[in-house]
Amino acid sequence: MGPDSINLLQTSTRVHFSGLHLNGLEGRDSKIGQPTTSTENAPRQPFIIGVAGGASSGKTTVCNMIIDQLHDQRVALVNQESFYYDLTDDEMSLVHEYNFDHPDAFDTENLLFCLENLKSGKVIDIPNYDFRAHKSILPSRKVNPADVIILEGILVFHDHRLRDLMNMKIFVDTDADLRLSRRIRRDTLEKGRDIKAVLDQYSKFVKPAFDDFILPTKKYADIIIPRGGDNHVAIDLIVQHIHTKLGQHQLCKIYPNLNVIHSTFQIRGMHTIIRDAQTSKHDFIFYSDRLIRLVVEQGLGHLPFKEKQVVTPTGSVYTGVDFCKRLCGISVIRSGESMENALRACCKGIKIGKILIHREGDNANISKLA
Ligand SMILES: Nc1ncnc2c1ncn2[C@@H]1O[C@H](COP(=O)(O)OP(=O)(O)O)[C@@H](O)[C@H]1O
Ligand SMILES: Nc1ccn([C@@H]2O[C@H](COP(=O)(O)O)[C@@H](O)[C@H]2O)c(=O)n1
Repeated sequence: MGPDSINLLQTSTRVHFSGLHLNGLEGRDSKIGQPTTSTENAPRQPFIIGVAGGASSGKTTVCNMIIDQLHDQRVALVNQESFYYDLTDDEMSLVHEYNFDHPDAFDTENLLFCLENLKSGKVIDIPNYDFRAHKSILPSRKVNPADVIILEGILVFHDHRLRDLMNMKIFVDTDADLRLSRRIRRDTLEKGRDIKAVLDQYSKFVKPAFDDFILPTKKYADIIIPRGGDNHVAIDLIVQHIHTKLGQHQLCKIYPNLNVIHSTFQIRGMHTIIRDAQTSKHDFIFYSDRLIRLVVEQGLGHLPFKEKQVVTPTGSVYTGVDFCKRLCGISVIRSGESMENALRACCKGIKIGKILIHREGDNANISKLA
């Protein structure tokens, strides 16, 4: 762990305070929200999160909790286990001798190829790995580009090329006895394996590989989560951090006084409708008006106000604010006057002036007529 770590958790082996470490994260995700050429149409770089940890440490559980809390973001989950090499017939006949916990068991080149494509906004096909057959089966899984990509697996920090793609690295740190008991339960109940085979595999391959390959990658983590999915504080903080990074809109980097309205499913839904070539004129106007109303409400929220006390019907004093007086709106003629209705609806009795901006002749002189 670097000297610039922010320690927020307590475990037995390190000096932490409450549940997670942020290892110099702040300055590193510079790829996110960075202006490229310009603005709206420039594809936003996805925020890539790596989640590593021992088998059955709770990686998938943590990922699902993060995804649940990132409800208004597009998230793609990629499992390293989808990239296991298929076993040959010879390997299949000696499956109990096969080390599924060694870095060479994974097709890392294909994983890198897929991740890079996903990062650059392409739809990818991910193999569909069958743990019973020990090979991929058809059909493969299509994964669409997303704002957040989560790569989860026991050895996702092993290859530096994968690590270099990640904006945030999380290590799920769960006691070995808990990992083993969960594994026994999962492999016997869900994968139909017998307990002796599970224990043999554990002592022969799983435990040594954890010590030799997985645990040594813990040092690359920005965040170490003890107790996995039970650690709600850590997950809340991670989600907050991702929201902050994603909220840094491209345009805000260029215009620091620009306020971008926080996106919700409602807002994205309305944008989808007004962008759809099939949308009727009536619906276009209806949903544009709703969006404009949000912009007007948001804009009004930035106007000055002063404190005001009122007496409520029950006789108590409520300290609130008074909207600023003497507001007027200026409507730019020929822009469709599209914001006038929303402004009138939000500000009772507001006076609205008109301004016409027009060009005289070909010499591009602009006159304003009010
Ligand atoms: N905090 C938890 N409490 C109880 N069971 C859990 C917890 N986290 C995970 N599990 C269970 O342990 C097993 C392995 O968890 P999972 O999240 O799939 O781990 P991994 O992805 O690291 O293998 C699953 O059956 C899961 O339901
Ligand atoms: N055919 C296979 C492939 C992998 N394993 C085991 O899965 C573990 C990794 O998956 P997690 O979801 O637990 O991270 C790993 O320990 C492999 O031993 C397997 O048993 N069979």
